[in-house]
Amino acid sequence: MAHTQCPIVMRILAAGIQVANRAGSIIRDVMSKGELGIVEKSKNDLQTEADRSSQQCIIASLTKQFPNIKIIGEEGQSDLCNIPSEWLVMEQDAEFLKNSCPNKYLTLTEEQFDSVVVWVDPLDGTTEYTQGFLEHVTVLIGISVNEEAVGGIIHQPYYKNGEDIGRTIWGLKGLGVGGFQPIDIRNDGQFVVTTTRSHFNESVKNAVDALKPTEILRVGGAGYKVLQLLEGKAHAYIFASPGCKKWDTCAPEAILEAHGGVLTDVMGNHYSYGEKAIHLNKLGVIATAKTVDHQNVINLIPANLKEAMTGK
Ligand SMILES: Nc1ncnc2c1ncn2[C@@H]1O[C@H](COP(=O)(O)O)[C@@H](O)[C@H]1OP(=O)(O)O
Ligand SMILES: [Mg+2]
Ligand SMILES: [Mg+2]
Ligand SMILES: [Mg+2]
Repeated sequence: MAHTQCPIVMRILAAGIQVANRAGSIIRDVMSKGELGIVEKSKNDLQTEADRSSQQCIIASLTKQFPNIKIIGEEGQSDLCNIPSEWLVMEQDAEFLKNSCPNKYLTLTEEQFDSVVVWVDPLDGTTEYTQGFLEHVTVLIGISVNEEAVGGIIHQPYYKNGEDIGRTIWGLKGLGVGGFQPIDIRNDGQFVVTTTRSHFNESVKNAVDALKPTEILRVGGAGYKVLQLLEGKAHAYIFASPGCKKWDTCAPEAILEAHGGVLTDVMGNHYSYGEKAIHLNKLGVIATAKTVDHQNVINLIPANLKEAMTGK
């Protein structure tokens, strides 16, 4: 069904939910066949057949449904001519479309479509995927409007729920979150920090230590770490280093903030997600759960570390 009467932001999210599910099954198929086709894009930066195929599926499907929308994927330009027909997803999630569109996005007309950018990370947590930490793997589809991350999808292809595998979480600022049950972590003297397991360095360590955490969860992927915040497992996500890109943070930021959390750089500023945005999140990622004072966490990040990162 085309649902052309619904506002564009709602339609992109509804299409994204369906296509992320399909991408997740492609990721599982590649793993079960066992031929990962690993390419080292640069040091500490891998790509597999699952990243490539998932990206083709997502970009081809969304391009077909939304030919006027700018879509930017991690794995660059994909050959969309020869993709299997079963990778083309044209459905939009009917359940999601039962929600009312926040007023803010009701008036986005066809002429304003150049203010909308879709950021696609076809497989977040590639290192963990190749090492068998499959629960850390996610598919991320984020939507920005006027440079702000407003909506997103985090799909976990290996999430187990009884007999079912996979789950899809969505969020839209002004509407809220869905696809899971958020849990708000308590402030009871504990302070749990989640951080990188595969891109750890001195700068990340100094920032984490400055928060005096009572526990450190080292897990893979920006999507999975934001899920730790949304499900009450960690108070803050700390990555005081360049490395993450706009496709890593657009969807997680939008979903986290749709639930009342915050995601910024180490200075406490939001990134811009416009079409011309620099891909690298040069000033790192600091995210906090709804119940945590974000500015307080920013204030605790050492000044010398901030100076080293900003060059000021
Ligand atoms: N130095 C880096 N080089 C490439 N990608 C990085 C780097 N640091 C972080 N990322 C991306 O950000 C995600 C979160 O990082 P981390 O798990 O280290 O906290 C990674 O899974 C990776 O996304 P991807 O797996 O999609 O390439
Ligand atoms: Mg990558
Ligand atoms: Mg990523
Ligand atoms: Mg990726």
